[in-house]
Amino acid sequence: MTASPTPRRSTPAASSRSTASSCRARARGPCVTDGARGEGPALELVGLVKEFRGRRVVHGLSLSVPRGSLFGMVGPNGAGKTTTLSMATGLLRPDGGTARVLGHDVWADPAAAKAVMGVSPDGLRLFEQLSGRELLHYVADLRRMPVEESRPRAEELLAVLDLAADANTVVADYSAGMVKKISLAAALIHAPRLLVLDEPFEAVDPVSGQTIRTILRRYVGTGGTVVMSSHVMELVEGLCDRVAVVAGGRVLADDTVGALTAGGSLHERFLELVGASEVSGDGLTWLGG
Ligand SMILES: Nc1ncnc2c1ncn2[C@@H]1O[C@H](COP(=O)(O)OP(=O)(O)OP(=O)(O)O)[C@@H](O)[C@H]1O
Repeated sequence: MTASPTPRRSTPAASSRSTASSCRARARGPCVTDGARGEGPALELVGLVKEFRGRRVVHGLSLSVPRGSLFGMVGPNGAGKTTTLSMATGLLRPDGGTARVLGHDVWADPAAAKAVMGVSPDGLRLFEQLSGRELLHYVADLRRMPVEESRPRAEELLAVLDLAADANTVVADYSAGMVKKISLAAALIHAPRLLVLDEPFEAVDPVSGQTIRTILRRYVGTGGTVVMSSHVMELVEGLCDRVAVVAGGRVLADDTVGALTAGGSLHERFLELVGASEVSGDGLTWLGG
């Protein structure tokens, strides 16, 4: 989200100010503004299509993410997860279909949609000559958050995500896991109502991973919605309440974790749906066997 256009004054800033006192009164950590109110899904994708150089990689993909859910998206390499999440969050223009965030059309009304979501995309370059602390201040200023609100939130996020000691280090010198964490902090600082995270646990150490799980559960518990992609089936099974399996740019399954895994694990169900490829007995003999 760091590179997205500055939202209108009347959206994020106004909502931040109007809810500031209730946010301060709430438990430490990000507060979710107005998250539980309203009707309809938090994220609704209808018939999304994407082609790269004439090759279709997303084929009329539709998904509906209920408000207040922790929604996992899993799929093999090249399934179209990042492409779909990029179209869903205004980072990549679809060739067909629509994406709506809490009722706002992402492409027809991007400012309204972006005001209520936080995004940690995979591979998007951050402003890496800024320090971690400066990056959070910059993102908050872009969103026109009041300084007296954003600065303490930045410090709290840096502390909770174990980045305080590196707060003055430029992001270019961060490790891969630290980049993931500062990107998550930048997505959270304005207390969005929908969080879209592309592989948020990739390269993150186990202690920080546990912290992120706690943050996400608490965020959902206060009315927020999370959509996250991951390759770690055990993580998705333990953390998410709904999951979509995507392959070849299509949704193969979309259900509660309980219904999808009934009688087995998500790992097994995933292999059944996607089809496990095996190295035949004759393969790679040059590798020693
Ligand atoms: N900018 C691009 N130009 C051309 N092809 C692209 C581009 N971005 C993605 N693709 C192709 O689109 C398909 C879907 O890619 P995508 O990155 O969405 O998959 P993914 O499910 O996120 O994969 P992974 O799990 O490996 O991250 C792949 O075949 C990929 O090669």
